[in-house]
Amino acid sequence: MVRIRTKICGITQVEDALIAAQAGVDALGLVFYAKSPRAVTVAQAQKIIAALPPFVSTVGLFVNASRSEINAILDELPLDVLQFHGDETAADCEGFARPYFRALRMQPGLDIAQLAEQYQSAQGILLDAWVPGVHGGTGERFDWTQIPASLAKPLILAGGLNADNVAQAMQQVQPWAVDVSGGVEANRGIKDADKMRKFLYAVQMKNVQLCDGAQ
Ligand SMILES: O=C(O)c1ccccc1NCC(=O)[C@H](O)[C@H](O)COP(=O)(O)O
Repeated sequence: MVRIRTKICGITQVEDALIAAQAGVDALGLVFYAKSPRAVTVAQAQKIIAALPPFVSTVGLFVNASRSEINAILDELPLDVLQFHGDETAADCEGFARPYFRALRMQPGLDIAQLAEQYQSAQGILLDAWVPGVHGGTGERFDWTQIPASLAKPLILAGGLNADNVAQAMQQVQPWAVDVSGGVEANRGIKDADKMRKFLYAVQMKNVQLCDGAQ
C-alpha cells in the first residue's frame, strides 16, 4: 500500500503555509487566477515559498492563463509543479520545463477516462467536482463511484474534502493524493490551523490503517 499524499490548495499566508508544512503536508497550492479569493500575487508567493522548510512541494495553479503569463510567473518563482484547472488542451500544458497535472471536473456525460488520455505527459489527473460556471475550489463533493476504474495517470482526488470525510474517500478511492481547499478554511482564502491539522492527522491515521491492512 502506497502512502496517500496531501495537497492543501489556496494558501495565501506564510503562517498558513508553515502550519501545513509542520503538520506534514506534501504540497501547497498557490492560485494564480484573479477571480479566486485565494489568488496570490507573485510577491506574496515569493514570501510563502521563501519561508518553506525542505521537502514541501509548491504547485502553481492556473485557469486558462496565457503562455506568456505563466512564463512571467515562472521567471519569478521556483514552482515545482503546474496545475491546469481551466480548459487547457494538452498542448497548452506542455513546454514549461515543469511537470504538470491536469484538473478535470466531473461534468455529467463527460468521458473522463478518455479525456484524461489526452494528457500523455501529465504527472497526474486531479478530479474535482463539477459546478457550472465555477472552475474549482467549490467545496462540493462529487460521487466517487463515478471515478473511472482505469485512469491513465495517478489520481489526485479533490472536491469538498475535509477532516470528517477524507478517510472514507481514501478507503473508497485509494487515490495517489488528496487535495483540499475549502474544507480547511475559516473564511475563503484564510486557512484554519485546527482544520488543517485535523485534516492532515485524519489522512495520516488512515494511511497507517491502510498500510497495516496491506501487510
Ligand atoms: O481554490 C480555488 O479558489 C480555485 C479557483 C479556481 C480554480 C481552481 C481552484 N482551486 C483548485 C484546487 O485544486 C482546489 O483545491 C480544488 O478545487 C478543491 O477545492 P475544495 O472543494 O474547496 O476543497
